[in-house]
Amino acid sequence: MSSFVIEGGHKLSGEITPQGAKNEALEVICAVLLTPEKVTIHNVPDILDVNNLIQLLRDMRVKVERPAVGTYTFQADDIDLEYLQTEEFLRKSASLRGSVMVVGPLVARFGKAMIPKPGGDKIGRRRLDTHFVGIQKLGATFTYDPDRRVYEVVAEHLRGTYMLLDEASVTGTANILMAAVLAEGKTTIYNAACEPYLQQLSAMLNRMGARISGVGSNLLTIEGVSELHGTEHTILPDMIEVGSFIGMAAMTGSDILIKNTGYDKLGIIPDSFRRLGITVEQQGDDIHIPTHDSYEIDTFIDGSIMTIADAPWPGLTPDLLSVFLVVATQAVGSVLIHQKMFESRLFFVDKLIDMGAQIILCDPHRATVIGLGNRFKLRASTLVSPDIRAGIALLIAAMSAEGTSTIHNIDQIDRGYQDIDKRLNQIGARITRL
Ligand SMILES: CC(=O)N[C@H]1[C@@H](OP(=O)(O)OP(=O)(O)OC[C@H]2O[C@@H](n3ccc(=O)[nH]c3=O)[C@H](O)[C@@H]2O)O[C@H](CO)[C@@H](O)[C@@H]1O
Ligand SMILES: C=C(OP(=O)(O)O)C(=O)O
Repeated sequence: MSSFVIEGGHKLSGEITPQGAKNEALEVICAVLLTPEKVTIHNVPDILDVNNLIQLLRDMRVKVERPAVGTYTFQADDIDLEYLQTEEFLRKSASLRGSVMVVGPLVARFGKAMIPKPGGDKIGRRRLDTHFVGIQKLGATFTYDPDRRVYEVVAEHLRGTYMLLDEASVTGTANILMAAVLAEGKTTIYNAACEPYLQQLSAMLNRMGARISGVGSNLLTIEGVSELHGTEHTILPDMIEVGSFIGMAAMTGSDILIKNTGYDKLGIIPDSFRRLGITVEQQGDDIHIPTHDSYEIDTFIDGSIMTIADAPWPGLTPDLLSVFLVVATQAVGSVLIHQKMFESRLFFVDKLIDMGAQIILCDPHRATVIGLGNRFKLRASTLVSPDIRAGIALLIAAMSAEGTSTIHNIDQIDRGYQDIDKRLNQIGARITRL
């Protein structure tokens, strides 16, 4: 298992460009299974989760080519459906969360799919009910094999219907949507997730010949079609990387320019950082973070303590709360970080407390951070990355700390951040990969 050794206290300067979005890549790559024609996808990030999904598709006999860096073509004209029955398929698809989204396309096009318990971060219960119920409503049946711990999904024929999702699940909406585009008749999905990556997936499916309306809202209407065609698609910049760079710049007192951020799709992320007192300057599609000698957390209008909480889009993404939390430790003032969606994502605060941060973990979902201002530097430490976003938060903490820190289990960071050590070293960080 690799590690990072980080010499803290170095300022960053210059320009950095975010990679293509991990979570969009996982959706749109699954969508290539919906057509026998060639689909070209640009701005594909070179990260562990995405590469594992592409390999899984290759193993299913999808023809995959990489004509240029970041560009892939996929052609699913000769899928090996027998492969889905193998232990290898089950093991590989269980290793990442995104692979669950092959189910909708496979069931829609071939009438069968398998679902092992999916991987992804161990950040609390991650149920799949929304996926199951939605795809069942379209006419599929699910049979559980307790020995292999896998669900077999079968559908002779999918039929459009109305459904009200029990929660606005991101991958659940993507999965149901990809099944509904080839179902007969009209499907209406209410309480659909509507974040930018789902908007991108819907736009791509519509270019392939699907008929989805209501894109960007929580009410999607899909008129089923009998086949889909090839297309070309470009993945958005990764908003979680953009947010991580904003926080990193503020906490290390650096002046950086984040290029091509997809600003219009960042929702309330920039304003949420502004609430921590960080100057976030929009320059066209770029974001400039000037040097901060200090930053002071705002209060609510009535003077009460600021809360940064996640919510389904257009609320604040839960994937950035670990970054907000770490950045608040060096702010002036206090903030309540409320992670509503996941119940095990805040435990990494123990490590920040060891580094000298003042944090009260109120319960698994809430932590109060008492910002000490940057006059009190965090101390270097030896850390283990528990999940992808705590991992980047710990990296930011180590970059701002006095002394040399080590972070173990950095596979958890590599899962979502492309060449993060090299890219940060180019703008002044001192990170060594062991
Ligand atoms: C591969 C991928 O795209 N992963 C993302 C996706 O995961 P994923 O699609 O697995 O997450 P879901 O949207 O299904 O739900 C995430 C968690 O939030 C809870 N929940 C969800 C909706 C809701 O209205 N109320 C609620 O409490 C769920 O019970 C679950 O515990 O979306 C999550 C939520 O943005 C992100 O953290 C993940 O990075
Ligand atoms: C939780 C995340 O990923 P996954 O859903 O793949 O575990 C994430 O991207 O923050």
